[in-house]
Amino acid sequence: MTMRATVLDVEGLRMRYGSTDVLHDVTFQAHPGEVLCLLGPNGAGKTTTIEILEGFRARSAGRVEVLGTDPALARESWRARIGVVLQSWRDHGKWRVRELLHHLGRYYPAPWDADDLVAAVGLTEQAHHQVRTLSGGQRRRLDVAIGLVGRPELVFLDEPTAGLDPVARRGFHELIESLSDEGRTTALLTTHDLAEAEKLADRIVVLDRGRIVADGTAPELARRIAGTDHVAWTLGGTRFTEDTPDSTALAFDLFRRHGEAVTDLEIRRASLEDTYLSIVARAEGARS
Ligand SMILES: Nc1ncnc2c1ncn2[C@@H]1O[C@H](COP(=O)(O)OP(=O)(O)OP(=O)(O)O)[C@@H](O)[C@H]1O
Repeated sequence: MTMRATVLDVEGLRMRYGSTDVLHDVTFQAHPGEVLCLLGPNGAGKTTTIEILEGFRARSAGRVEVLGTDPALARESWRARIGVVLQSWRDHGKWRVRELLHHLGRYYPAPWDADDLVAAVGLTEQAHHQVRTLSGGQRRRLDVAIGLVGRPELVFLDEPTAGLDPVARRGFHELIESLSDEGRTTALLTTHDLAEAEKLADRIVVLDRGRIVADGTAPELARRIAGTDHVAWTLGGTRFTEDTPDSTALAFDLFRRHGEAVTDLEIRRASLEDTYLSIVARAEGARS
């Protein structure tokens, strides 16, 4: 068996604000080149987790290693290996887009070329515009560029596509996929867009009120929720529907019994949205 290096190693992480526990015993890992999506309702603890891993927030308890180092004790050389896209970035209003990326890149040993990076996030037309004149979505693209400028081994993206139009969103997905395919960049991202998580994530971790309630690939999570395929067909002029965990067997049986009399067969797999909603509903049910 080969041992894979661990980029993120979190065990028994706890966070308490005053007398309120917001993270309880959070444990997960990420490996090189993996895209890990952190999902969960508002207030679940996603940003808190990310900020602890980024070294911006001190944890209450637990073991955390990011690129082999405890972020609470990390030095500048460690920081240069990670990229950060916050929910809202500090202001660089007077800078021009390309100039800012070129300037920030100089803090890293092997930065992206500023023009290539501007093109990769779709800001070529705005390259010489001042940051304060950008639209919300253009601003978000710049945030992503700032997070990537140092060609980080690990990038944290907190709701990176909030406010992006569909074309920019697709461009972002392609960018993250190409970085992860090269195997050099590991990404931890939060999103409320379940289609995005389904598309991008190698693994999904669902956090609910500070606890991990699911961890796996999208199909693995779907399989854990029974009866998730929705099958519909027409027979003798009547429309039938059935929910089943094994739609292939059901379809086979239908054709075996009725042959070509079966028409308009439709099989809908559980989407990540179906799965996510039932995971969160179960977690809520278990608590009450
Ligand atoms: N500085 C703070 N002091 C006290 N409580 C805080 C602080 N920051 C966050 N919290 C609380 O911790 C909990 C987790 O918040 P967090 O921002 O991590 O959630 P989130 O999952 O990122 O939510 P969202 O999806 O809304 O961004 C919330 O109940 C929040 O009110």
